[in-house]
Amino acid sequence: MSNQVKRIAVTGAAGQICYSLLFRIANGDVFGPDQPVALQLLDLPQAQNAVRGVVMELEDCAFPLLRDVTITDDPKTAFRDIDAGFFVGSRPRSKGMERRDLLSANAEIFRVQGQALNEAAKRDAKVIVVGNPANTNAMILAANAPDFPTANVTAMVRLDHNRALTQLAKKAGVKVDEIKKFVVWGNHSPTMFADWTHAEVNGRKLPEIIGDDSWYRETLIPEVARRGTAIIEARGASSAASAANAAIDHMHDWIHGSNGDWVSMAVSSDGSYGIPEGLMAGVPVICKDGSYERVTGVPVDGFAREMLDRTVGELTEEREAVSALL
Ligand SMILES: NC(=O)C1=CN([C@@H]2O[C@H](COP(=O)(O)OP(=O)(O)OC[C@H]3O[C@@H](n4cnc5c(N)ncnc54)[C@H](O)[C@@H]3O)[C@@H](O)[C@H]2O)C=CC1
Ligand SMILES: O=C([O-])CC(=O)C(=O)O
Repeated sequence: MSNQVKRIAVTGAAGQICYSLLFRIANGDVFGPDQPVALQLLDLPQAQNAVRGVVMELEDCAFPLLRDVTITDDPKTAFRDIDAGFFVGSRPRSKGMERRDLLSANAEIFRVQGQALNEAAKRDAKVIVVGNPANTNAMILAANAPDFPTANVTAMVRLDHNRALTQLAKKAGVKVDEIKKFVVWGNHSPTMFADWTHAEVNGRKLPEIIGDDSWYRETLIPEVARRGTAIIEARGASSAASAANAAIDHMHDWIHGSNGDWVSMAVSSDGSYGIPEGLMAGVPVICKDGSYERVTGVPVDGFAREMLDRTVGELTEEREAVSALL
C-alpha cells in the first residue's frame, strides 16, 4: 500500500462511538500498520469544543500514523478529498424507541451530507453509514450524491453479523473465525435475518453441528435482533465500542479483503434475491482487492424467504416514509 496519507472523514466525532473509533483508526486498524492517515472530523457547532478535547487525547496517544487532524462543522470541509468516510453523527435512540423512530430526526442530516459528499469527496472514497436507521440513511446519502458512485455507499450490519457469530460459536463449541458463510440479510432493525442456512465449520454444515432448529429460530434470531435494545437497557446508552469495532471490521475487510469468506454488508440492491433495486439491504459479499462482490445464487427458500421478505418489506416502508428526500 502507498505511503501517501489517506484522508478519512468521521462524523459525530464528539459522540460515544467515535470515542472508540477515532483511536482505532489512528492506530492503523483500518488502513493498516504502514499507512499514515489524516482525520477530518465533523460535528455540530455546539460540539466543537468537545471534539477539541478528543483531539487533545488523540495527540496524547502519539500515534505514529496520525499525520493531521481537521475539526469542522462544515460537511464540505470534512469530506474534501477523502479516501474513506465513517458517517456516525446522528441522534441515538433511547429506551422505548425503535431505530426507525429516528428517521424523522436523522434523515435530513444525510440529505445535507449527501450533497456535500457529492461536491467534495474523491470518487473512489469508501463510505459506511453507521447512524440509525443506517440502511435508509445510506440510501438518502447516496440519492443526494448523484455524481458519487452509489456502490461506494454502504451501511453497517456488521455489528449484527459479529453478534451472531459469537452466539453461534459458543453454541457449537468452535472459534468465531472457524464459522464461514454466515450472513445477516436486510435491515439493521428487529426484522434483520441472521441466516445460518449455509454456514460451515471446516466444511461441515453449522446447522447440523448445532442440531437445534428451535434454538436457531426462537433464541438466536430474536436475540441478535434485540441485542441493541438489551444493551440500551443494561448500559443506559446504546452500544459504542462494539459498534466502532464493527465499523472498523467492515471498512478493513472492504479495503484488505475477506479472505474468500462471506461478510455482511448493506449495499444498494441490484434487484437480486427479490430485494427491490436501490434499497440498502444486508447481503453476503466477498471483499477482494479493494472492492466487494455480492455472493450470487444463494438459495433462499421457505423460512429464509419469509424472513427476507419481512425485512425487505420494512425497508420498502422506510423508503416510502422518506420519499421526499430521495
Ligand atoms: N448501525 C449500527 O450498528 C449502529 C448504529 N448506531 C447509531 O450511531 C449513531 C451515533 O451513536 P453515538 O455515537 O452513540 O451517539 P452520540 O449521541 O454519542 O453521538 C452522536 C454525535 O453526532 C453528532 N451529530 C448530530 N448531528 C450531526 C450532524 N448533522 N453532523 C455531524 N455530527 C452530528 C452529535 O453532536 C454527537 O456528537 C446513532 O444514530 C446510533 O443509533 C449505534 C450503534 C450501532
Ligand atoms: O440499538 C441501537 O439503537 C444501537 C444499535 O444500532 C445497535 O446497538 O445495534
